[in-house]
Amino acid sequence: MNQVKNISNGLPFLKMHGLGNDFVIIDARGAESPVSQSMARAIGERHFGVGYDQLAVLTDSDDADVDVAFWNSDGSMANACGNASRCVARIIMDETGDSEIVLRTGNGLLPAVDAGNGLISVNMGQPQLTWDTVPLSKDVDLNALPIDGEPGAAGMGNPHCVFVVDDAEGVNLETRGPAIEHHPLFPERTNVEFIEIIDRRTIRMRVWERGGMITLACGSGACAAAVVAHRKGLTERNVTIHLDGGALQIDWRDDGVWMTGPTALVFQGHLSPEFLAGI
Ligand SMILES: N[C@@H](CCC[C@H](N)C(=O)O)C(=O)O
Repeated sequence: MNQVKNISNGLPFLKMHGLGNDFVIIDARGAESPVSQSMARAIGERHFGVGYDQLAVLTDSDDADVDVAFWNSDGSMANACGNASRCVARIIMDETGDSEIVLRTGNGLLPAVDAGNGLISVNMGQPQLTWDTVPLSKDVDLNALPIDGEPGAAGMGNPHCVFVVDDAEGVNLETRGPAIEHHPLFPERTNVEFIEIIDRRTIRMRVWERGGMITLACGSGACAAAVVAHRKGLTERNVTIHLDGGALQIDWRDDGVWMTGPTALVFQGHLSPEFLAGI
């Protein structure tokens, strides 16, 4: 019997990461997603649960290799998660032997390819570049929002607010991140990126993610940063972005924003019946 159909016996999961952006992945194909908001929060608890930046739940798809739903550890959901998309793509590629697959996410169909040398590329789609699609609460210039520091905004299926700063290391993410995440200009809250332009093909970035956390990397955030930096005239369309957990290649092509980077499988585990019964 598929163990996800009967979780009173426990629930298997994978722990993976992409550049230290860490994930619990539950494979619910062949069953309904067993994950509720309270379960997402409990699994995400780093002391009393497993701990993750995002939870990805795989279910059967009508038109792709797999459907994926993403949860943040505060129990909110996100339509996009770039680093977890690479991890899920790797699972499907390892399983099928295919080097090109398609994921269905809340941001639509995302093609992914094996880029060799342990790297996976995912086409994260075209950015949302109108105020109502990011979304913002009013019509303002997306390249210079009316917020101190004049950040730019872009949607990658999820909202991003990108500040260009002189010194990314010097930014106090813990105070600036939540203040912008909850700024009234962002009706669905926002992810917050601070980028330092090293040269026209290189960016240093640190991130505060919607959901209330500093993470070592954010794939959709790196895509949004590349889009905003290019639209401000600071960089080319193809850049290397250095995050706290490592580097991503971002290439804004005619068919969408491609993100290339590594994935890592850390361990396989089993949520115990006792843990699940306590949720
Ligand atoms: N780590 C992610 C982004 C996850 C979702 C984000 N916190 C949100 O709520 O939009 C990535 O790699 O893209």
